[in-house]
Amino acid sequence: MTTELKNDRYLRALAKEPVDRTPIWMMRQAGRYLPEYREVRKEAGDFMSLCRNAELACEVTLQPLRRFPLDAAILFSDILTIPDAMGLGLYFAEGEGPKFERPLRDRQSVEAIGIPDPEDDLGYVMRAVSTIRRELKGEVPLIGFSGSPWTLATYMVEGGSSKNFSEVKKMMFSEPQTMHLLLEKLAESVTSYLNAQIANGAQSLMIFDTWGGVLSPRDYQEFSLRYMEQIISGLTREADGRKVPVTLFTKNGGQWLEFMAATGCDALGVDWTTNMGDARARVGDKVALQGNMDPSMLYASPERIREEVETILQSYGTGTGHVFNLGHGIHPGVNPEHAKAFIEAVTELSPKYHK
Ligand SMILES: Cc1c2[nH]c(c1CCC(=O)O)Cc1[nH]c(c(CCC(=O)O)c1C)Cc1[nH]c(c(CCC(=O)O)c1C)Cc1[nH]c(c(C)c1CCC(=O)O)C2
Repeated sequence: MTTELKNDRYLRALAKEPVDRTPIWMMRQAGRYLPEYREVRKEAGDFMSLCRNAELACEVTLQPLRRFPLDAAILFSDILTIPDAMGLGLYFAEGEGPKFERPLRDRQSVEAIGIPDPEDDLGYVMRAVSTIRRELKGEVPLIGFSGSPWTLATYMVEGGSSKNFSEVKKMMFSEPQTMHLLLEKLAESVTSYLNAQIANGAQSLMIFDTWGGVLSPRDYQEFSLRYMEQIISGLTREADGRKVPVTLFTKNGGQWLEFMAATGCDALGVDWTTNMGDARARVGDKVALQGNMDPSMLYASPERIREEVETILQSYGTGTGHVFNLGHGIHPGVNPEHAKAFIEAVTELSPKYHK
């Protein structure tokens, strides 16, 4: 396995080491906005078949890197692989997003689920990780990922995506011990899953807490943050003689950055509802920051996108510790030329902030 990286700007920025320009990657950079992705997806059939095929998962991971000068690759998979391996029966209904055949609604069903073995039950993810790492040939680092226990629990109890989270909150408030049992099992599963991704070649990790921001401040600490902290303390933090940085992203978590920074993570993902400069002032030298352009800005003209990139660079200010990204995943309807304009704006405008 190649351990020497040709481009380590992303890892350097996360370690707060000097860089020549701000590194960039995009959440959901492999996906439906790319015609070449839609082509492979059609060939694979459904989305999970694509995830289960290491060669095709590798192919779609590399697609955005062939088009754009990105500084990191992210494993092509999904956060819902763990609940699927727990036996909930994941499927994707066309145009409706993820669904589970057997959602968890009571103590009994939570007690019945086990901890998946990452090399066996989730072996297809590990094969994708090692295939991608090999095929990257040391060009850029590979990011592995998982959902946070709370975010996974929302899908598992709701049975899919949700608008008001009434089922999962019903369990949280009426049977808190059942919810904690579920979160405990998920934290254990996520820890071994992420450690297996590192063992198979992931060089950096991201934890997606997409739905932590729907909780009250107190419940966020008790039901989401605490379990992410537990995961971080159980992770292998070095591979190939290099630190494996962990980025924590709670969407709509701007008000909790100080608490998030105290979990032992290396970086925080920030969405566009928080000002980058304010975020930096609040976390100080504790962690690096990733973000934070509104993904919908990619519907604007390339000129307007460029202007927004400059605003965000200026807001973060000079020096290292910033990884440019969108504040959430790129939308399927975005014109790839606009994504290109966005990435080029970051590569062209950022060097002056690193002199
Ligand atoms: C909440 C969540 C999920 N999955 C994920 C999250 C956390 C990040 C976030 O908040 O967006 C994480 C995820 N999902 C996917 C990746 C791949 C890596 C990347 O390029 O970033 C990553 C990192 C591929 C995907 N995961 C999914 C797709 C679309 C599948 C398709 O091709 O039809 C992709 C490319 C499916 C998925 N998976 C999930 C949903 C809600 C959906 C449907 C949304 C949609 O249809 O756009 C759950």
